[in-house]
Amino acid sequence: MNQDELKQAVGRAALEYVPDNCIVGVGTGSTANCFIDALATMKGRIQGAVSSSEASVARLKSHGIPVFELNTVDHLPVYVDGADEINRQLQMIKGGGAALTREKIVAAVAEQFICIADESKLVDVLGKFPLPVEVIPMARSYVARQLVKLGGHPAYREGVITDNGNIIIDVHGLRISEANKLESQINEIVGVVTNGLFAHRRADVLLLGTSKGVQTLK
Ligand SMILES: O=C[C@H](O)[C@H](O)[C@H](O)COP(=O)(O)O
Repeated sequence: MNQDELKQAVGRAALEYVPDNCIVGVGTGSTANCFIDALATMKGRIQGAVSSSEASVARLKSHGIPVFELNTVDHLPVYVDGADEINRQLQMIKGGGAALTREKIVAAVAEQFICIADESKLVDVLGKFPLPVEVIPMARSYVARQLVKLGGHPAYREGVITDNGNIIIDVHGLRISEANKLESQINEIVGVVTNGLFAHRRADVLLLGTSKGVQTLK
């Protein structure tokens, strides 16, 4: 199976975690899109979805799946989303598609986080994928200097403005052995909106697409 087929397989597998008559939290990216396409087969059995990005909203609506504003929803049984990297503790790096802030918000509300990924995303140590950090534009240079002090090599993601009107700094050169600690350290930098480390709120289940089929890690 090629990478797209692996993503489609985990997108379909995630349907097992979507209860009937629920509102489901939906992430952003190519793997999340496979889940959205699979979710369309449950259209009559779910109330609808809450999304983490304008892009996912558009895809949900293209399938005729009702989209709810998060503030109108007080219960999300499940959030399904991809990752740029995930380790065996189910801690993740996310934000490759600049949707990290809204993803973290919806994931915080959801009872269960189901991560769906192809096998290329599973790593022993997080950090080979540059860590995205969403930053208030006026703080870009100051935040970059603070990230250097934490051992990173920050790079401004030119030409990208998030759904929240902020910019992204990608932090290269990290080997993240204490993900919870680093997530907190970056969050404390004035001007940082969100960082793409999902360690405090890691996944509860990983559905990993492999050449031997979909593996479930918990
Ligand atoms: O900002 C984007 C999200 O964090 C995505 O979940 C992540 O980038 C993975 O995307 P893909 O499934 O396209 O590899």
